[in-house]
Amino acid sequence: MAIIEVNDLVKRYGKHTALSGVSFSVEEGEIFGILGPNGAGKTTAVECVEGLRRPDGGSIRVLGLDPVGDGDRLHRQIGVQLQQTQLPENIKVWEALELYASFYRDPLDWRTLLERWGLADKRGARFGKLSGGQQQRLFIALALVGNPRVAFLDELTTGLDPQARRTTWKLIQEIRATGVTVVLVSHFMDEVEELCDRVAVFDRGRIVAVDTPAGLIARVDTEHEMRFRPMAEFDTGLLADLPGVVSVTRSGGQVVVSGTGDFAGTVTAALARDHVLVADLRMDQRTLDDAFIALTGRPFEA
Ligand SMILES: Nc1ncnc2c1ncn2[C@@H]1O[C@H](COP(=O)(O)OP(=O)(O)OP(=O)(O)O)[C@@H](O)[C@H]1O
Repeated sequence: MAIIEVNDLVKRYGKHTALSGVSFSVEEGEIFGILGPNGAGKTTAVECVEGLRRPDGGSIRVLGLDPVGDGDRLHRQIGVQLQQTQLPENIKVWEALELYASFYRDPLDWRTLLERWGLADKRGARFGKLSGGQQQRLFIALALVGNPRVAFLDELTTGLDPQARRTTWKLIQEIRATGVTVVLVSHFMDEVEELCDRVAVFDRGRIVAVDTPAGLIARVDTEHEMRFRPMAEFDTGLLADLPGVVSVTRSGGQVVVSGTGDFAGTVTAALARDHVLVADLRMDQRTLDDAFIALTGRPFEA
């Protein structure tokens, strides 16, 4: 079931059109990514969905509600991650959580959230004294304290070190496992690839694709390589005519096959059929970066 439906959304700031005809839907229980470079319109789109901005055209339904007309009812069921400037420096961690919990009918126990997000020993600390990573985790806890059906997380792991990012990803997956739908705005390709079930790729106020990360990557049909070391001599000619294979070369003890599409699957099947055992099999992976270039003609510049 679609929990968010956006159709033909238009938003202008004066003469500047920030969104021109954006449509997407988010299914209940998924982690839906909104990916795109600076200024692509991600925040504008999400803030329209949250009811924080009024669209100039199109329609939006979130949990069956109109974010502008039914804002109060909607806000009791969604959680929104704050940006850095939106909490007073002096507020204590527990005060912020208690305040946010008071906005909701059926909030979670914020003490449990403090434990989960590694902030238990910071409950009495002032917001302004927290490290960047701790502030970030507090923002996520605040987005979840209302026990929302949909959580909107924006720049989830900005300012976190690599290990903290991984931990955060794991926690987000756990949140999804409890049935919360997550909309994740991100600049980070690896984050989107790791976490999101589907992704809307934004570019210059439009959506250029909505797909699974793997589906987006599969659209990139540029040539790429696989390499392996055969355990015994074999005739590389048997690979040359397979569908998708462009070239087969030898480099030292390695065989390098380049091709397009699913040539790797075809090559491994052919090797298995001919009982050729191989070691050190490696693929050069295509990534979401490649997909972005294929979709927009430009490299992704966050
Ligand atoms: N309040 C505003 N007034 C005027 N222009 C705005 C306003 N908010 C955003 N814009 C412009 O609208 C466009 C889309 O901005 P938006 O913040 O939605 O993009 P974004 O993809 O979220 O970018 P970022 O990743 O930098 O947050 C940009 O050109 C931006 O300069």
